[in-house]
Amino acid sequence: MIIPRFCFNYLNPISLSKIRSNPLLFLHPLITKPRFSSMTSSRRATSAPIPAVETADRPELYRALETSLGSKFSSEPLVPTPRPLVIVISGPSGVGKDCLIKCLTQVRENIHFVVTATTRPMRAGEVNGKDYFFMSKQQFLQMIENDELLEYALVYGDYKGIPKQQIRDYMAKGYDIVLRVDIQGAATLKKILGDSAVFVFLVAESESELVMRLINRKTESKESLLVRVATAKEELRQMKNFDYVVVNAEGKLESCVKTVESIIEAEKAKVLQRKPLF
Ligand SMILES: Nc1ncnc2c1ncn2[C@@H]1O[C@H](COP(=O)(O)OP(=O)(O)OP(=O)(O)O)[C@@H](O)[C@H]1O
Repeated sequence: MIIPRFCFNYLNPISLSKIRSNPLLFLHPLITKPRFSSMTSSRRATSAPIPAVETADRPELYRALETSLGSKFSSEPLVPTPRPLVIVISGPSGVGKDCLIKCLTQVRENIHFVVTATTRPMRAGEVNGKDYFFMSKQQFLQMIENDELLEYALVYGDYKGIPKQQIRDYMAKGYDIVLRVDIQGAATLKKILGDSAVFVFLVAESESELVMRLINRKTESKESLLVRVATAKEELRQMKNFDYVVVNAEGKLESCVKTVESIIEAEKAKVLQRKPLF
């Protein structure tokens, strides 16, 4: 039997060996009583009687408990507000990163998708400043020069980069931050952000489903399709460097969004929170 350390002072006159052979002796008043009377002397303000639980009204019982313990019960939150999170969403081209983030920002409050700066041409239906900041190569190079980008890369012939200021501004307001990057970008961000961010790898349920998604999107030339599909095969090997992997199965975007939301909730419930870099 393991005997709590705090009880050792009160074991006389019943010896430790006797308790070991008969654990019920642990309940003996000579052991338990001094323990509680010691607590009484240091903490109790008065020895006010606690009314019977069955008959007392709740406020009366509450106050009696406070009086007995000699202090008021605090209404302060027991857990501080969780820190804003940085969530990095990555995965092969065409897996559904944009769709996931769009839904996530619709269903969650206080979450900001950092709009990436890019030199690629705008696709049909895209909105400047919402989907991306579309800009010329010259403008982009100026941002690099001014050290305004957290990370940038040349992707399929076009520049893409993450503006730092947006992250600072929204984190200061208490918003969680979502970053969307390709696999190479995620590797770079891992080096910069380390464990301060949560890295989520998005996959389709199969390689063939991923290819079909890209074909159906009808945004790529046959050359671009070939490059993206070939790259995706390589990229899947990088999954091991991420914190979480989430499957975005055909027609199941909603469930994929829920999984990412659960990840966010779990991260916020961690006893040891990630230390923000910003
Ligand atoms: N769960 C899903 N089921 C079926 N189709 C989907 C699903 N999720 C996304 N899609 C479709 O797959 C295509 C690719 O999605 P999306 O553009 O979001 O991918 P992406 O990962 O952001 O691609 P890229 O990296 O090339 O920008 C889109 O046509 C989208 O409508």
